[in-house]
Amino acid sequence: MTHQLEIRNLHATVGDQPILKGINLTVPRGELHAIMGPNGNGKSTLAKVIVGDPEYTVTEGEILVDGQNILEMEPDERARLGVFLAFQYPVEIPGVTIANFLRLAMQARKAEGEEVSFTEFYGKLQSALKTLEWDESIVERYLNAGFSGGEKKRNEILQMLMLEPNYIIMDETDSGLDVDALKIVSKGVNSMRGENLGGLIITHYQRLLDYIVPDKVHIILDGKVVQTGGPELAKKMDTEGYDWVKELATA
Ligand SMILES: Nc1ncnc2c1ncn2[C@@H]1O[C@H](COP(=O)(O)OP(=O)(O)OP(=O)(O)O)[C@@H](O)[C@H]1O
Repeated sequence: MTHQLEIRNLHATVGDQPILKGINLTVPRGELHAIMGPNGNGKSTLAKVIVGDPEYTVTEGEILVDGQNILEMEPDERARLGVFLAFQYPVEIPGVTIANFLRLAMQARKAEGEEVSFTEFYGKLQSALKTLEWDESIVERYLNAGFSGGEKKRNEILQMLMLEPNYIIMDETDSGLDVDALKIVSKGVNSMRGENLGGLIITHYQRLLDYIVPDKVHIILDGKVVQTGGPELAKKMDTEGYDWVKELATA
């Protein structure tokens, strides 16, 4: 079996408005690919369609995770396959502590009859908090309630470290982070890098990619991947903007 996230000719709409217009993309496990592109061109939509957000309708194409078409699967089944989205705007859940949330989320990924042991949970938690330079008291707080923007993003990485996904999709996880938080969040992601992890990193900024160096960079324009290159492509965007890509795409 090939371990990869494969997106083939993906078209998706919201209402009757087409947003994704034939995305083709393959991310083997072991690689992190950056997704860049101007505002409003379908990057977040792609992320949400991959995890099965019911607001979007897939009208054509396939999404294969390790060879399995996931389009008919519910979001929780996709999560069980190890697909994890770190949200651009993480939700607040007052009344549910981070500790309880993490435990439930870990349990949900287990096979039936298998329990998350306290030792497993606590061991992982200690190690994740250490990586994220976070005090243990944070997990007694309600999920994201009253969190600063940076704390919410750090909490997304905490979930990622605990759940050990096979594929991560990070949607502008760097937005709103100060430079220290950016380094910590990147350290969290880099600590997971290896042959078991694949993923997409949606970002507008080269500064994140200085810390999490991508294997490939894709530019999305009007719902399609119009350019793919190495890390140098992101640097070019940073200095030259998108005009040249738009010109190429319309030529
Ligand atoms: N739920 C929705 N309802 C209405 N329009 C939507 C919805 N989701 C996305 N769109 C529209 O689809 C287009 C693409 O949006 P999307 O959020 O995917 O862009 P993006 O490339 O991630 O932008 P940004 O860089 O600003 O985050 C936009 O015109 C947006 O208004």
